[in-house]
Amino acid sequence: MEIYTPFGASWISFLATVSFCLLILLHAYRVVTTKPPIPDDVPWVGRDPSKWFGQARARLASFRRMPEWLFEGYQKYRSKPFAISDPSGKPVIILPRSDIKWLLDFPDDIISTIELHYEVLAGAYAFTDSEMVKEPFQNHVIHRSLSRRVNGLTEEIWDEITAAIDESWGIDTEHWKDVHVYNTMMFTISRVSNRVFVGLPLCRKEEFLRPMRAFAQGVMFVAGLLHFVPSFLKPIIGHVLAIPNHFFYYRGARYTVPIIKERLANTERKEKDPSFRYRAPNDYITWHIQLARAEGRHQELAVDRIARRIMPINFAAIHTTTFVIVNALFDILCSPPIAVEAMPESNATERKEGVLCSRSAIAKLTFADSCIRESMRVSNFMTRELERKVIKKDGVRHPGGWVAPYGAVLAVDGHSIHHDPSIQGENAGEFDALRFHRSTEPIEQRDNALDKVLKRRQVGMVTTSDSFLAFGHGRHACPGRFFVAYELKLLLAYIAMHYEMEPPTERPKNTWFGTSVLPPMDATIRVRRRNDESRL
Ligand code: HEM
Repeated sequence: MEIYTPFGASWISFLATVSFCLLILLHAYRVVTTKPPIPDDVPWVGRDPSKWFGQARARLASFRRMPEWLFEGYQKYRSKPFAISDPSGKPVIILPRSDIKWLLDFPDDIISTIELHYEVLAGAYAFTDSEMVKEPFQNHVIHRSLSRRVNGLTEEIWDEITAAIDESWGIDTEHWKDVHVYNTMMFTISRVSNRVFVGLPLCRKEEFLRPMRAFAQGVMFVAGLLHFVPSFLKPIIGHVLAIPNHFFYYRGARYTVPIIKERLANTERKEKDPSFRYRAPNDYITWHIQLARAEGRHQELAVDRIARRIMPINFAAIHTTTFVIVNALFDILCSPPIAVEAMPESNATERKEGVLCSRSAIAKLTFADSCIRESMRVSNFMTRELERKVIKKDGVRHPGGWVAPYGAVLAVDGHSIHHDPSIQGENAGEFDALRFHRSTEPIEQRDNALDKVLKRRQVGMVTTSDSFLAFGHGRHACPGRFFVAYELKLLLAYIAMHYEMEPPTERPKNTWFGTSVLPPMDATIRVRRRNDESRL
């Protein structure tokens, strides 16, 4: 007998559809009724608990109202924590600057960055292998090796900048050319980063770089969409959404796997036969192999494992650095001429020292250092910093007496701290290219070399503090920043030495999107290669 169902299909599909609808309803009910992990003593900004569906409404509003909420919370609560809704659906407790030490003093098994990344970046799916985020050996390699090895890499960095900028901005000294700043910087940064991760010639191969860039976007796509998927569907939808990321990995692995195999074989042969003439290149692959061997982490020596680890490193490096240099270029070019004049300081250094890639020559790029740090302060693309998740089962007690429960997300409002005149000084909301450089001046007049070095270090681009949080702060502060400092200072120097630039009439606007502030992605500038006579 034919049984009628509303869908004209069998009982099985009817039951499956009804169960699915019930699960969705159950999920919606849980979303509306579950109490967020925010203690009652912590006040909310941007959420009216008296309204129906207050949490869901605040979540939606958080896409566009984040800047005003951060401003309101910072003004109103200054030295007290407050809670704020988030586009991800998980509210965040924003701690005041005075709580930074308290937050950073907790060990990782009580308040964790890894667990936070695992949740926020959909670590179970987006990176193709959950181990990439759960057990981030690649971060350990970068922490241990990059800052120590970067000095030996300056010539490579300079060489790659030269090749990438000459190719993307051109070498025509006659005609002006419109260049797309975001695209050409993305091109340059992905090449320079991969010069340090995988070396030549792979770092110049677009067929390899394209999947590296696409993977980073893919991670953000999967993580962003999964925030809107009910938990019971995540294991299915998460894996489906991550399919392109697997594809990007395999596209990249076609090139990295043979290099890794050869590197492993040579390393082994050298160990067995010291007379074998082999010097491993100075890049991420070598550092990874050496550290895994030194620490007896045999599973990290699997070829596939090493190839996979190169993906999250690219994720951490490419877009972040591109955003920073795009902002820095527009901030410099669209501010009073002093900023632009500051850039060619590199010429004097270069003339004196021949090439600009010694450690001492880079240390002299103090104007460039100040310009980039100032741009990272005022135009930072991240608004929340030091995001951590409470993973102690019974939570952590705040000095204010309340308890942040298991699962609560804690963070600091870096945006407001970076724009606060009582912390940053006059015109805190404006780009002042030499703000940090000037702050070393009184000591320079006294001409005490040691004081000068110490003072410069305090305001140097890689120095984090509770008032400069663009690279985070504490033991999880970005370990890539030492490389970034070399890379971006040399890039600015190269551009200033070799190109005339016509600034846009006004600074193209950055765009708030949820908790991020994106740099201008469509803006162009006009450039012309200097001929030798016109070089400053
Ligand atoms: C201008 C570019 C960059 C910016 C603004 C930036 C910013 C950050 C920030 C804010 C954090 C979190 C710090 C914290 O929670 O306290 C971080 C972590 C990290 N960054 Fe960067 N980053 C940049 C470039 C890089 C590069 C080039 C690399 C690799 C070569 C890198 C590797 C990492 C790693 C491995 C971590 C995790 C550290 C840990 O959890 O211990 N970053 N970065």
